[in-house]
Amino acid sequence: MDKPILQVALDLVELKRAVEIAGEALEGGADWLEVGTPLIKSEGMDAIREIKKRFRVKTLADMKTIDTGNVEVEMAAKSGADIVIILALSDDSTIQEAIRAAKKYGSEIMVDMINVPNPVERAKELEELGVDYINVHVGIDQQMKGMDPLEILSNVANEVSIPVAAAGGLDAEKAANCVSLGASIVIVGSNITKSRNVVESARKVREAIDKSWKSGKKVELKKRELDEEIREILMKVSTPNISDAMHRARAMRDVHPVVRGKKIVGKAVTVSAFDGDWAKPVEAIDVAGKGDVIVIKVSGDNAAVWGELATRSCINKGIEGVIIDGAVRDVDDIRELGYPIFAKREVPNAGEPKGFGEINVKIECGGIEVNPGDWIVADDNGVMVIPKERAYEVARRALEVKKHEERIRGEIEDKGRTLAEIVELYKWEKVQ
Ligand SMILES: O=C(CO)[C@H](O)[C@H](O)COP(=O)(O)O
Repeated sequence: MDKPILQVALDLVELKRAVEIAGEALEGGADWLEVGTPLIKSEGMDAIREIKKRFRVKTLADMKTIDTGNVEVEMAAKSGADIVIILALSDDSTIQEAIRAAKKYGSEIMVDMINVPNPVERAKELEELGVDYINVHVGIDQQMKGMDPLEILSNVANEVSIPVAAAGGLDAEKAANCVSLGASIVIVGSNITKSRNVVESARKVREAIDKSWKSGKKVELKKRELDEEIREILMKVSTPNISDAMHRARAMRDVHPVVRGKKIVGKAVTVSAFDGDWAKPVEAIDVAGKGDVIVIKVSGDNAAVWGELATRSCINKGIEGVIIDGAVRDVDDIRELGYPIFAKREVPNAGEPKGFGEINVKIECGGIEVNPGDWIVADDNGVMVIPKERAYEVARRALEVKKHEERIRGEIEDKGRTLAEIVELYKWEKVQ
């Protein structure tokens, strides 16, 4: 196999920024530039013309065509696209029309295998039809659910003789693994275009894929423990990132950090308790495991259901933290211990351990529903609840939010721009 191709996907909506980032990506070692679908939808064929005119490198148009193959391929090819990306899910007649149009204008066809149920069989059919490249691609929304292209890549690459590309959440390590599994083109978008230093990020991918290509070694895929991956990602993001990733989801109300400067990530052990009755909250310490978060909904906040001794017990067990929609006491000792507790009120008095209430039931804490096993992330901004069935997706989306903000922060700090300028607020105000 020749030296692997690094194709950078410009999945932005602002053409000015896309041009800037394209130049930086090429400086870092990118070979091809892909005008991403969002950019095409936002700027049309001008985006392809601009990128091709400016950089004169192999330029792709990610049209994601699924119908009228000839019309869409013709417009992209005439605008400068050397390769037009269409969807493998298209009808064969669309694929054939696209190939005819591409040949007419000296362009080539790459088919995106996104959402194809039987990728190996379909790849062989497409090769038969005459497409030029196969792109084993896991879409951004699929990545958020934990899918990645590595799993199907080697099967496809072993079955076709045309060049195979890989795309979908690739970073330097995954891109290198794709090369070792048979990809001759790696397509990288957000891990380069949303990074604060595009040149550096592109260079990292470049070095990683070249090293993998030279070594010729095939990588063994290891499945990571999902909870471990979720925790690792959530430790990198803030509660505002999570709120944005959940479409401005609400944080718990009236629950505040007793100890500032702390951040906790863990799965919920829930407790429903009565005002002042600290039996079930304390018994929950024996139910919770290392890394869990105890989340307590109390019927009132006149008397404390938590204090210093319960806190010391949590420290012994390695419990991540405690959230109390109710009252806590001994806050001076808790601050001394530096243990992350978030509560509604601080009072001097406790109640009696009568034992009313339940552990690991659905509760409403701070106005937000919490089920046992939901992920809790809390920091000085507040407390977010992530339903366990969406945890990986939300964690990945929150990481994308963080990466996007890091890029914008870089432009504000390094280029002295304003937020409104960078995100073109004036252009994207909702049309009334
Ligand atoms: O086609 C795309 C999404 O539909 C992207 O261009 C592709 O997934 C590469 O971007 P990323 O590396 O951010 O996944």
